[in-house]
Amino acid sequence: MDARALWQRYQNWLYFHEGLGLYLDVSRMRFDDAFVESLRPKFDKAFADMAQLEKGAIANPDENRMVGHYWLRNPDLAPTPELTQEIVQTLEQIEAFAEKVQTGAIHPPRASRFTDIISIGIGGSALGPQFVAEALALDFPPLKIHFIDNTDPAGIDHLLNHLRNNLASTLVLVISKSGGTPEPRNGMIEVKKAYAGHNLDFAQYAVAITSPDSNLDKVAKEEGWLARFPMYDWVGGRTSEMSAVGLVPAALQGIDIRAMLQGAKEMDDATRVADVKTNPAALLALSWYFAGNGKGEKDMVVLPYKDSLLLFSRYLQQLVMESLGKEKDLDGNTVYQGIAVYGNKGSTDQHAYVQQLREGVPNFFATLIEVLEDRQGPSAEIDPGVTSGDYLSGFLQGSRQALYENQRDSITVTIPQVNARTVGALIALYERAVGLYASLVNINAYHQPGVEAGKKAAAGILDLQTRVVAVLQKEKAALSLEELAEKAGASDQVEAIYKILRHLHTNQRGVVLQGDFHKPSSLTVSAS
Ligand SMILES: O=P(O)(O)OC[C@H]1O[C@H](O)[C@H](O)[C@@H](O)[C@@H]1O
Repeated sequence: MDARALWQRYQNWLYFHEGLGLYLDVSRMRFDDAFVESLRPKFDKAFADMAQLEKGAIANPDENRMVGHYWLRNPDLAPTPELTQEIVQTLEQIEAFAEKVQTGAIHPPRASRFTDIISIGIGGSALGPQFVAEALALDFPPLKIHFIDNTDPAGIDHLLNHLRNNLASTLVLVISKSGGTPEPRNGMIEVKKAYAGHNLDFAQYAVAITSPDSNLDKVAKEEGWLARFPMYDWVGGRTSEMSAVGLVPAALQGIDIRAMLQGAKEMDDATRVADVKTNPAALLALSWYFAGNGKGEKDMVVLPYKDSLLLFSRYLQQLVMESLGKEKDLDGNTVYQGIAVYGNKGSTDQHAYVQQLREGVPNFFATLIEVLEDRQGPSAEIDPGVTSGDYLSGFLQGSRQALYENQRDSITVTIPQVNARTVGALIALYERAVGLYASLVNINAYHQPGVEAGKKAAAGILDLQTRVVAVLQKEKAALSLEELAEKAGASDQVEAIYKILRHLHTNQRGVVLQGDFHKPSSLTVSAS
C-alpha cells in the first residue's frame, strides 16, 4: 500500500475519544473489510455476552460467579442496591483511611506519621498496585511504597534491610483475595517476625485487604489490625485494580483514585458501544483475532514509549494470559487458546530485541503506546530545535514504520499524558478487550484452572519434605536416596527427594549429603 493509501487507511480506522484525548490506530494491522465483515456475527454475540455480564449474569460458570469489575467505577450498574451501597461505602472508607494516615490522625505508636508502605501480595494482588505506583506515584509521595510479591527469602531480606531504620513508621498492607495464597502468607509471617524483632506490635501497623471471613481476614480480626478492607467474590484478582486491592495503596500514595475510576468509567462507556469500528476495545479484540488467526498464533509485544508505563506489559501479561490461556472452550472442546504477552519499553528495547522483531521470526504483533506530553514544563534543546522528547517520538514512528515495511503489524495507542484518568482508561480498555476477545474465541476468561496444578504439586513436595525429614531424624545410619525414598513410602519419587535434600543440605537445615555430587544416585544422606 502506498503512502497516500496508508494515510487514508489511517484516517478510516482511527478511533478518537474526545473526553480522554485517547487515540487508537489499528491501520497497521493488515485486515481487510471482508475479514471485519466475517467477524460480525461473533462480535454481535460478544457484545450481547458483555451486556449480560454487566447485568450480573453468571459469567464465570465454573466458579458460579458474577463478574463485576465494571460496577466498581459505576456502582449504579451493580445488579442490587446492596452491592451498589457496598461499593460506595468501601470507596468512602478507603478515602477516609488514606486521609487519616496522611494527616497523621492514624499514626504508628512510636512516630507521628507513617512514612512507608510494604505491600504484600502476588498476581492480581500485586501487579495492578505495582503498575499504578510506577505510572502515577508522585516524586515525593506522602508514603513511599515497597512490594513483597514472592516467597523469596533473599528478596524479603533485601527489602527489610533497606527499611530497617524506617520500620517503626512503615504501614503493612497484606493483600490477598482468597486470604490463603502461600506467598503473601509467608511474606506476612516474615514481616511480622521482623516487626517483633524490633519490638513493634505488628497489629498496629497492619492492614488486610481480603475477602470477608477468609483466613487472612480472621487473623486480622483476632489480632485487631489497624484496618480491614473487603475484596468481593465477583471481582477477579487480575481485574481488581479498581477495588480496594488497587485503591488502598494508590490513595495512600496520594494518587487521585476518583480520577482513576472516572477514566475507567469513561472508557467503559466508550467500550459498551455495540459497533466494532467505534468501540476501541472491539478494535483491539478484532486486531488480536486477525493477528493470531483467532488462535493466538502471534504474540503481543507491548512497547510503551514512556518510562512510567514500564510495568504495563507485566500487568497485561496476567490480564491477558491468565484470562485467555485456556485448554478448553466453553463447550468443553480442547482448544489451547491464549495470547503470549511481553514487552518492556521504547526506545530502550530498540537496543535489545527490536532487531528480531524487525528481521527475525514474524511471530508477533506490536502494540506501541505513545504519550503526547513529553514532560511537565519546557524541554531543553539537545540539538538545535530538537528535544529528547522529539527523539522519543521519532523513535516510535521509526519503529512503527520499519516494522510495517517488513510486514510486521502494529497497533498504536496514544494518550495525551500519563495521569490517573488515562491510566484508569487504559486498564478499562484492556479489561474490556480481553472480555470481548474471550467471547470471540468462546472461552471463560474469568477462571484459572491451570494455576491449581502447580499449586497442588508444590504442596505435594512440601508434604514429601516433611515425611523425608521425619524418616531421617529417626535413622542412625546414613541412607542411600533409594533407601530413604522407600522408608518414606515414596519409592517413585527419588528425584524429587534428591532435590529436596540438596536444597536442605545447601541451607544447612539439618541434612548432610555425602558422596560424588556428579552422580546423585551415589549420594548418602543423614541427619546432622
Ligand atoms: O489475591 P490472592 O487470592 O492471594 O491471589 C493471588 C493470585 O494467585 C492466584 O494463583 C491466581 O492465579 C491469580 O489470579 C491471583 O491474582
